[in-house]
Amino acid sequence: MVIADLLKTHFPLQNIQDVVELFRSELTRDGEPNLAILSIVLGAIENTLTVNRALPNEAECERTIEPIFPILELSTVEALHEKFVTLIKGSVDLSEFSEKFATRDIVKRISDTVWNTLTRSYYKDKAHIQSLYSYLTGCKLDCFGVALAVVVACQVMGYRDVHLALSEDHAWVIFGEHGQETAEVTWHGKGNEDKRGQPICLGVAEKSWLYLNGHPVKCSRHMEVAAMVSGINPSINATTDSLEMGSLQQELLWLLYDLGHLARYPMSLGNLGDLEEICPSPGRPPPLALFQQAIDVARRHYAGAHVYPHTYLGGYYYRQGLYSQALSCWADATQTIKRYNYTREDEEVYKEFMEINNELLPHICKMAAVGAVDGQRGFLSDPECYVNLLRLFDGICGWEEGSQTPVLHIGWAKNMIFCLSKFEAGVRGKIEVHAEGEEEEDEKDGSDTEIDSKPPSPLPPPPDITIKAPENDGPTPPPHANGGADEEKIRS
Ligand SMILES: CC1(C)CN=C(N2CCN(c3ncnc4sc(CC(F)F)cc34)CC2)S1
Repeated sequence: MVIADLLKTHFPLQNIQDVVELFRSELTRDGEPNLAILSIVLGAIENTLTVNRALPNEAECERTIEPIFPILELSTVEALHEKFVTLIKGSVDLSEFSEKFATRDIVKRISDTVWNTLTRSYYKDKAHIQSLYSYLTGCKLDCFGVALAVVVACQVMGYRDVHLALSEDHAWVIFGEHGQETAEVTWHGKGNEDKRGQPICLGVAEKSWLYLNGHPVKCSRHMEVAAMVSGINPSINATTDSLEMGSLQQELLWLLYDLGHLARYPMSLGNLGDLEEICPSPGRPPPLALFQQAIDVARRHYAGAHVYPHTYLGGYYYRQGLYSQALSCWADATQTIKRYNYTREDEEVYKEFMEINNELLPHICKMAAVGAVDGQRGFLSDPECYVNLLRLFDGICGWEEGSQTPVLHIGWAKNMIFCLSKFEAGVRGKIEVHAEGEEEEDEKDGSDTEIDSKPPSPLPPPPDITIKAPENDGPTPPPHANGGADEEKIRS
């Protein structure tokens, strides 16, 4: 599979704009964008800008720092591309691969080829091992990277039906004449036997967050480009990001946005919102618009089955100090997770809710109680906030109901009680709890606030509980927990 001449005209790549123009050309050309080339290019640049990067010390900061954007030659990219094509075509008997559409056997064979060329053992959560560059130069890929490599390999083999399917913490492939087949091609999490080659059965998918109840993001080739751009990791270390890499990711996401390829991809809209919060682009929609667009897309195209659009927006509001709004988003998030049964493969979203329930919420309530939260005066006397706090806890409890694995432990309960007890007694009298399907009462005089009476499963009658403020002063607030985004990072 030769590299098209059109593509070659963009090399050598010397700056961000050159890369953006290469991507624009590939995304607007006839036929499919060359996923292998684009992944190699992103991986090569990321490697130069983030891996083993010597950072200037204080003194050096005074001097101008020489430009470090790598000059990426066509020959480098061509050699790696050739290596990939040879490896893939060399590992499968071409005569068997004559059908127009992929079969489970072919997908499994290609997954085996990628799988068997990986380094025997390496740290799977390492950064910067998501691209074909990492695969071809270091034989390392993370969970997402393996799935992407399989899809890229299928493109090299000429299968236009094999596409990436993405949940909020897993990736697999769809294939067949109508894209009706599914297959695991990578592993998930720690200590879980990989299920490569197996289909994702509806029985497994329907109550599991990991498979989004059958509503994953099903990528086109252009959305597969969006996935690799979203997968860019600008981190140099735990506290510093590469300014150039972050800027390249942001530029490429706006290019994909303008071409419409983020329109069915909530998490990439969330990624772009996070980048815009750090470094706003003049003339572009604000972060809030992007986070709200992501929620809207998830509601309209994925049956509201996605959790992260709500936690993206909740984290943003939290960082902006808009705690009532953050609480409302987090309640929407738990009302979403409530539909699923918790399994041990759901750790990532469990950690999200653990941070919200056990760190962020107690911190907000503690601050509000000492009146330190001026913008949120009244938080603890606002019935809307109290309703959302109850919706949030209802969602978490609903998540546990019907699950094989418990969600809550005493730490959760203590924090829930701590937060509930911070609210003023009077606020409890201003709300009404309606169970699912209960006859709507006559229009109220507007003084009461109603809990969302449309949860998917009927609300059990509220138990008689007495709420006591804990003896101690409650949990110590988190240092800078911030709703899922990384600690304040330096961009160099
Ligand atoms: C609100 C949050 C805690 C902030 N970041 C979040 N991310 C969630 C995961 N992210 C993603 N962003 C774009 N696409 C994908 S596909 C995927 C699953 C993987 F196995 F393929 C993850 C993911 C980006 C970062 S959720």
